[in-house]
Amino acid sequence: MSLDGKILSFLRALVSSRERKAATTGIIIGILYLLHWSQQRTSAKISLQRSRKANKGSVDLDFFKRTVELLKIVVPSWKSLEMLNLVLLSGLLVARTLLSISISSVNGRIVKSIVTRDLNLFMKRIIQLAMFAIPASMVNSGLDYLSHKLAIQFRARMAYYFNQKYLSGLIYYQMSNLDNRIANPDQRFTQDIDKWASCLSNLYSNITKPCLDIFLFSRKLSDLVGAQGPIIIIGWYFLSGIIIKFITPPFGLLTAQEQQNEGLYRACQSDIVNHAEEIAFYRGNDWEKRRINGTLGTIVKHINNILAKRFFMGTFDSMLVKYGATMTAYGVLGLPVFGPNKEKYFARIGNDPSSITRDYIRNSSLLINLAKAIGRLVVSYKDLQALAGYTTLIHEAKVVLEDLSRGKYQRTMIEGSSYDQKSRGNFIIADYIKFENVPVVSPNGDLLIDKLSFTIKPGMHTFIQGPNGCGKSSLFRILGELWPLFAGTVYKPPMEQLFYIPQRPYLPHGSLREQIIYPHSKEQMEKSGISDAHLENLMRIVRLEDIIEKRGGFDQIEDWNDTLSGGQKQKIAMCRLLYHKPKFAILDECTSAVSIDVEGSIYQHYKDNGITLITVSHRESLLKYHNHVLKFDGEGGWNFYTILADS
Ligand SMILES: Nc1ncnc2c1ncn2[C@@H]1O[C@H](COP(=O)(O)OP(=O)(O)OP(=O)(O)O)[C@@H](O)[C@H]1O
Repeated sequence: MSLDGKILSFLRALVSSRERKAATTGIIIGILYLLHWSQQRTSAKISLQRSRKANKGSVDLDFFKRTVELLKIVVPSWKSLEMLNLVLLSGLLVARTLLSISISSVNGRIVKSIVTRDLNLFMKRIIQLAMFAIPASMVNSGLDYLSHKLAIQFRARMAYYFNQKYLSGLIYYQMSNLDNRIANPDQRFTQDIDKWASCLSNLYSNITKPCLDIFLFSRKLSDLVGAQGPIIIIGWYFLSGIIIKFITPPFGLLTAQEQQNEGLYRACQSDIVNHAEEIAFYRGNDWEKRRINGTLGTIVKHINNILAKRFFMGTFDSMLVKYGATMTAYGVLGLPVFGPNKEKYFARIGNDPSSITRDYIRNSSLLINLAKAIGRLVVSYKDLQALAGYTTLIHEAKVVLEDLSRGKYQRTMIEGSSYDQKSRGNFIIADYIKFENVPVVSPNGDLLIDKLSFTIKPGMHTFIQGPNGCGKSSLFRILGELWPLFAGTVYKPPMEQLFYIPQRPYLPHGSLREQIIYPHSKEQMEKSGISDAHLENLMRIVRLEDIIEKRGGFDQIEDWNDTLSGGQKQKIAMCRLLYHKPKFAILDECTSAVSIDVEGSIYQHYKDNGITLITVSHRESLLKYHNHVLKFDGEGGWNFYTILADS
């Protein structure tokens, strides 16, 4: 007995009696229930992990609303290039289906010419097939090209949109420092957008093409075998679709989780690159290994979990979509010969076996295409879930950016805090700095200093002292409008007259000149009449002129963070201050790595150039360059008083 025969007799045995039928049904229901249960267990675990984000990544009404919202960004108008490409893609999809129908007919005719042993006709049909093959190949290639082209266009539109929002005002700061909804914004704006764009453009072809194919192939097939042909095959897939929907695990959710795990793993790797020296001095490699292996372990565990689910799903997919559908398709192919209208059919073809063969080949070719189309549509549900996962991530980033641009942020506040994230204080532009009853409160509502009041007019060089963590830098975060002003009034000059130098200066990748003039461009520098000779002069003042020649001049591009010493980096930042020459300079422990004599001469130079200094330092040697002191006691108390300056 052949394998098919054995399978058939086994299946027959399964349903040969009432008891066996009941047992078989019970086993099937049991398997389905087990799968459904395992799916629910994972959903529960994940929703626990992603607290409060229960519906993340599911294909529901919210997903469609979010997609429409995001589509408006990537296809901004009917006249946009993206719309044109979508139309072109749709045109090619129609062309490809029509070509497939024609090729099916030619296939049938080729087989007929073989069965009738007609060489001339055979050659003619082969040439006919070649004529279709040329445009069909071009259309296939065109579809692939346009689908990738759309993906990059979507990605570019979305990335420009986010970059624009992220880098406007202080949103880039607030997103990581005030709001705690998104842990890795960098991943959202790079990898997640890229994946979302490819998913979206692929899905357009993966859904529209099968829909179109189903419509056109069904029409053609019902002309040839009667309406019941396409109805049977579509019915089979519809049933399979319902079963697959019932047992499919939440792949969207799992994808979103996978992306988050990947982000954490990448952050561990980049921490090692960025802080290699600090880690090396601490010999922190074992600690880093534990951390990095821990995150890698989470990724591996999660992917293994996904793979197991895919295995079960793959088995069901194959059973229903592949083998089950093949059996159903044979039933449809037998319809003309064994079906209710067989007499009519035989009368039409004149009982000619070669015509039966021709029709069989043509119909099976059409049916294979129809089955493939429906199969793709059913399977594309998984792609839809993946898209739902990315859509959730991108949409969440959009919502956070919009909230932040309206001054709203979400953060877990400390228990009992009387501050509710709303800024109620006022900023007033003046030519001096004045704090009037300003509370210094951290973004999570921790009150560091209650009602701070002082005035710094030009020439009032102020030295700020206090224990660690008392709120000295926080004061500047409020002055720089990075942190919310919960109450009181702050008078301050416009931002271009205030300049801040932190302990660890930021040195972007670029030329040596760019390190000094940051955030100005070379054009801005030249426009304000400043030359390289002037910059050289400034470098001389901070005693850093030797690196100009040693490093190959101002145009030399390097990763300055890696190649300069701690003190040299601080000197670059001090030189930057001299270039910008603001009215007020905030120097936050910015000379801790600079030798005392150089530090003193630079301070004197600043003062001689009319810059009012506001210094935070634990170095008493700097006190003599100031005439006022703002002292914090570390318990919320403060004192602002005058001292006698040396110069
Ligand atoms: N982004 C933030 N979110 C919440 N709390 C913060 C944030 N940044 C700082 N803090 C907290 O605010 C407090 C004051 O920090 P701040 O940086 O102002 O201290 P500081 O006085 O400058 O200390 P140091 O002398 O060590 O530099 C600290 O308890 C710190 O933990």
